[in-house]
Formats: sequence, structure tokens, C-alpha cells
Amino acid sequence: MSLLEAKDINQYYGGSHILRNVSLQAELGQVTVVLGRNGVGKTTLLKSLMGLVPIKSGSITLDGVAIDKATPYERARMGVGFVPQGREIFGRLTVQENLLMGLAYKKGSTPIPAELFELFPVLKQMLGRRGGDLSGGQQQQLAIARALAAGPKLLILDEPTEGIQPNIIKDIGKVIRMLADRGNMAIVLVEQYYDFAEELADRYVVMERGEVIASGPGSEMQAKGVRQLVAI
Ligand SMILES: Nc1ncnc2c1ncn2[C@@H]1O[C@H](COP(=O)(O)OP(=O)(O)OP(=O)(O)O)[C@@H](O)[C@H]1O
Repeated sequence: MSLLEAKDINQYYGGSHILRNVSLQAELGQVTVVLGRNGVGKTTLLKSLMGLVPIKSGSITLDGVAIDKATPYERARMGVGFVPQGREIFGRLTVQENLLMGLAYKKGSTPIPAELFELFPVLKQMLGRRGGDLSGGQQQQLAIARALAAGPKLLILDEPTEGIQPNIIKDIGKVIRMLADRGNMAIVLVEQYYDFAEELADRYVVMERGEVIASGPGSEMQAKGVRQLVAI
């Protein structure tokens, strides 16, 4: 059994059928990359996994437990961490306060895990700085750290490289690889930056017009011509 099993998800915005029988698995210790051109439903899929949009039909289990009726808050408690597209940092709150928001649903006062500052040293230097004053790359690191604060089993990332400079993209890639290699987390990554996606992918899924049209091991992406499938 995979840590995450989403089966035959259907989702609509009004009358538009956005996700058509989409199935997705994610295993502990692996990065599962979801690729596809603009507007094919990648973000909607991630939002469905997180419970930010309701699904019309299908099932989602985490570690064998059904989560598709749970609220986003409950899913976070059950071990789903979410890094949204565009980062959604609280601009007026400090870095420290943003990180504490990642722990907000925990009982009592849980300290910020020191490990987050080993993963993203820049955040330690900026603890008192307002989120809105950070660079895009620093905000992305903060968004990932915020999602990691509560120790998720499943980490979902929506285009973490979008608008980020290359050296920070590299750092983020290293962190994602390291988190997966520890073996106690499954990672689902939506990514438009093909080379980054291919480098990290243990498995890949390609979407087109709300459907999964291809999937397989990351090592086969080149041979299967995935780059061409998602080229604009
Ligand atoms: N809130 C909404 N209401 C109505 N339609 C929406 C809404 N959000 C997205 N859509 C539509 O649903 C489709 C899928 O959008 P989605 O954002 O999931 O795609 P995506 O693959 O993540 O694209 P991108 O790479 O551009 O983020 C698009 O046609 C989009 O216009």
C-alpha cells in the first residue's frame, strides 16, 4: 500500500469537468512528480488532495485512512504538508511567526524544530524579519519550512521553482532529495521546470486536460519523451 492513494478523482468548477478519473500514488522515500502544460488541472489535483476544493467522486487515503471527507485543517493534523503555488507567506508576520503558523494546530506550544534552520540556514538569520520583506527564493524556503514544521508524512509542493533564482532552486532541490531519501516522507511535486522535475523524479505522472495520460519511473522520462509531452 502506498502512503498516498488517490483513486478516480473527479472534480468540477461549476459546469467544467476539471479532473477526470485521476489516480495518483505516492510512496514513502520517493518524489512523485506531476507534469503538464498550463491549465491541465495540476493545482486543482493538489488542492483536492489537501481538501481545499471538494471532490465530486473518488477516494483519497493516507496510510490506509480515508481523508477525502476531512477538512484541510484535519488533513494537516493527519500528516499532510502543503506548499502552495505562489508561496502564500503571511507578509506582515515575521519569519518566526510564519513558522509558528505551521505549528498552529498542534496542542500547547510546540517549539520550531531546530532542524528547519539546518535545512534553510537563511531563515535563522531572518527570524525577526517580516515575511513580505524576503526575496522570492527566501519566501519559498520559508513556505517549505512552514509546511515541514509539523513533521508531515506527505509533503505536497506546487511549483516551488516558479520565479526563483537558479542557486536557490538548487538548494531547494537538494532539500527535497534529502527529505525523500530519509524514507519517512512521501513527496508530491507539481513542476513546470522540466530539468528540475526529471532530476528529482522517482516516479512521474503527466496530465493533459484533466486526465493522467502517462506515468512511470523517473528513470524512463527521457526514453518516453516526457519533455516533449509537456513542452509548450
Ligand atoms: N476557482 C476556479 N474556478 C473556475 N475554474 C477554475 C478555477 N481554478 C482553476 N480553474 C480552471 O481549471 C483548470 C485547471 O486549472 P489548474 O490551476 O488546476 O491547472 P494547472 O495545471 O495547475 O495550471 P498552471 O500550471 O497554470 O497552474 C483551468 O482551466 C482553470 O482555468
